[in-house]
Order: sequence, then C-alpha cells, then structure tokens
Amino acid sequence: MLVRFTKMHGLGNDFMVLDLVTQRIKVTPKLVKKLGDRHLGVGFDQLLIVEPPTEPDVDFCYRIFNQDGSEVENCGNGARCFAKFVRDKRLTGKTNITVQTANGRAQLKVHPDKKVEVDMGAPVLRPADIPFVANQQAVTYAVDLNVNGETKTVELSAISMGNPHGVLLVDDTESAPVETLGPLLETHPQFPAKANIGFMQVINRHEVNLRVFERGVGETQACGTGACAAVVAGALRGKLDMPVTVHLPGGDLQVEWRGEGQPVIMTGPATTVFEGQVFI
Ligand SMILES: N[C@@H](CCC[C@H](N)C(=O)O)C(=O)O
Repeated sequence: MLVRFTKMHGLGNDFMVLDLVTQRIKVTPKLVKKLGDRHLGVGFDQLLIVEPPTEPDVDFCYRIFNQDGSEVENCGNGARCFAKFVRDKRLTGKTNITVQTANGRAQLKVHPDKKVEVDMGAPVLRPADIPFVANQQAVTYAVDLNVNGETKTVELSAISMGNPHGVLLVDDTESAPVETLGPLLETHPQFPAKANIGFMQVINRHEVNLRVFERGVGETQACGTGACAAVVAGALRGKLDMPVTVHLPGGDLQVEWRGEGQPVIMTGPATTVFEGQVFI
C-alpha cells in the first residue's frame, strides 16, 4: 500500500506528517519504527498524525510517536508544523487552531509572518503528576546516578509540559555531558515514564542555550517542550525574566511564562522539506 506523507521540521527537529483525515492506516509501534529508520525508512525524530477530533470544540486530534515507536503526550516543535500542515493541505482555513493531544489540548496560532505561537498549557510541577519520584515538591532535586561504577549526584528540576522533563543547569552547553548523562537520566528510576533531559546554560536573564536528550530518540536539534520546561526551571530558580530566547542547536525559540498556573507560550518557525509516498 502507498501512503502519502510530508517531511517537515521545526528548527531541525524533524517529522514525518501523516494525514489520517483523508487516508486510512493502522499505525502500530512496529510500523513507526520501520518508517523512522533513517536507512530503511523515511527517517524522523517524531511521526505526527493528523486525525479528526473525537471531542467537541476541537479542530483536530494530534498524535505523536517517537522514533522508537512509543506514543507520547506532547511535542512543541511538532505542534507548529502541525498548524502549517493542516493549513497548507487546506484541511482548515483557520489561523487559530485547537488540537486535542493524548492528555489535553493545545492552541495553535499562525502569525502573519508564518511563525506559529503555541499555548502549551500550564507546566505541571507536582511530582506524582510528572511523573517523578520524590517525597515532596521542590524547585530542584538531587538525583543519584551510577556513572561507570561511581555514584554521581546531579541537581535537576522536574517538570511536565504534558510530557516529562528533567532540566540541569550547566556552565557551557557545548561541553555538557549530554551523551553520557542524557541516557542515564532518561531511564532513571525516579522518572517512571522515562524523561526528556535538558542541559541549560543561562547567558543572561532573557537568553539561554539549551541541548536536549529526548526520550525515545536521543539528542535532537531542538525540543519545543524542552525549551518550555527549561524556561520554567530557570524562572523557578530565579535566574530568568520573561520573555526568554532559547538558543537550540537548530535555531531559536521565543518562550514566555508568567508564573504558576499560567500557560507557557512558545513561538517559532515551521518548515516543509518535501512531499512523498512510501510503501507500507
Ligand atoms: N521534540 C519534541 C518532544 C517529542 C516527544 C519527546 N521525545 C517525549 O518522549 O516526550 C518537542 O519539540 O517538544
């Protein structure tokens, strides 16, 4: 069977987008892994699925799969590409689009300059809801790791942006131990659903550098929910004022958070690379 798809990216975080409003396919973890393989398939960090809504007052259902086949709750860079995709494919003419995700809703607003603003909802800080194992809620947590047989303790913030994140402060993102600590923290028992791990360098009160080791993928060029979690972590630690420019390896995102209970607003670009058809 031949399936139509669009290849897109948000600052180098790349996606295969499938329109399941006009096509019918059964998406299984096995199929996702096959399509996500960069040698044998199309290749992507995440597969984004556009489906008809199942709730009232919603325009589309937005489903997300990591390259390893796991279905996840949220993807910020994907949300911006999703908005561009549904407009380019004329599935909607709206500039304000409401989507339902695995655990909530997101509001997508397409600006006249084509940048997309996403209301990512309020960050979740209560450990049990992240999920993160801790006796009580705190701004940072000390987490013990076994690195090559030696115990190392790192300090991190634990935040959910719909999906779980750990954020560490580092002096310099270029030399940050993303490849070594990333996988150890992604699968750490204190994150029972695993987690995305951000390494943030504060440049000044309105600017940070960020690298993210993504759950189910590895380090990516950019992570939208990771940028939001990092700004929340920096604000809670008293290091940032709004708005914040987040410099990621793939480019910049603007992020704004006005305090507990308030939504995180993320703005950035969405790019189409090519259209294709693939045998499944
Ligand atoms: N790239 C994303 C996040 C995708 C999901 C993540 N890997 C997870 O497992 O939670 C973004 O831009 O937010």
